[in-house]
Amino acid sequence: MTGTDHDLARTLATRAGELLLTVRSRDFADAAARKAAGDGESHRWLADQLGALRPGDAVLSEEAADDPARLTADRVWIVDPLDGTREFSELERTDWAVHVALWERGELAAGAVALPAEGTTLGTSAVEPPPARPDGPLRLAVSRSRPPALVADLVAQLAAEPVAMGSAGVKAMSVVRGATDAYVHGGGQYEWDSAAPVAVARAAGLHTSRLDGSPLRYNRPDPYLPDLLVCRPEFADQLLAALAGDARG
Ligand SMILES: Nc1ncnc2c1ncn2[C@@H]1O[C@H](COP(=O)(O)O)[C@@H](OP(=O)(O)O)[C@H]1O
Ligand SMILES: [Mg+2]
Repeated sequence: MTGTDHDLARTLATRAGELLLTVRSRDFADAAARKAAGDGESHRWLADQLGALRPGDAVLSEEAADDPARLTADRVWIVDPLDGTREFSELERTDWAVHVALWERGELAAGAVALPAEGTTLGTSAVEPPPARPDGPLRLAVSRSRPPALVADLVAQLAAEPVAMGSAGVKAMSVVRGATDAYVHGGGQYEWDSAAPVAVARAAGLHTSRLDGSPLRYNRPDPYLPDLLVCRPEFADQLLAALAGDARG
């Protein structure tokens, strides 16, 4: 596995996703055991691959202790080995993902989001802007298990349509693929939940920011990154204005 960082992100996310499909099909005592196996086995495979293929780079993963070496590294892979862990454990669901991103000297440089249950990976190596949207209300991708109150306010304010689904990567990719117009999240998240989705969304020409419009920053000492907006660029001003009104109210 050689090639560009874009290619590597895509290949690693895709192959970790294939591994997760085999893990998921095994018998487990309960959902918690299936989730733990998915998180752990995908993480170990990704960490081994990155260690072998990019030995000089640091790694920030949801499933490993934070290594402070990343704070002085030029290149850091930010990975969520299994995003949408809850949905992974519900065997009929397809809304879970693998996130692999590369941060390089201050910015996201490459990324890929695998959607293994759909057999698809979207990556910065080749991603199209979303197709033309149909007429109708603004469609907002929102967490199915932890919908933030601010999204309910936005739905009321903008007469928008909430579309519930699991996984930050799946929600961001729904905007990239044109199934929704925006992904709005608040109330808690970490860098690995959004790094790869944001890299891919940017490559597709979408708006990405914090809910107050400020830039999303990665490889910070504290990886807590609690909110984000990913949307079609033509809706960014309207959504940010509505969100600012919501914060005042
Ligand atoms: N309030 C919160 N605090 C911390 N993490 C959150 C969160 N809301 C969502 N997340 C994380 O964001 C990802 C997508 O969540 P959701 O499907 O609810 O939108 C999940 O990642 P994991 O599945 O990797 O744990 C979840 O843990
Ligand atoms: Mg996650």
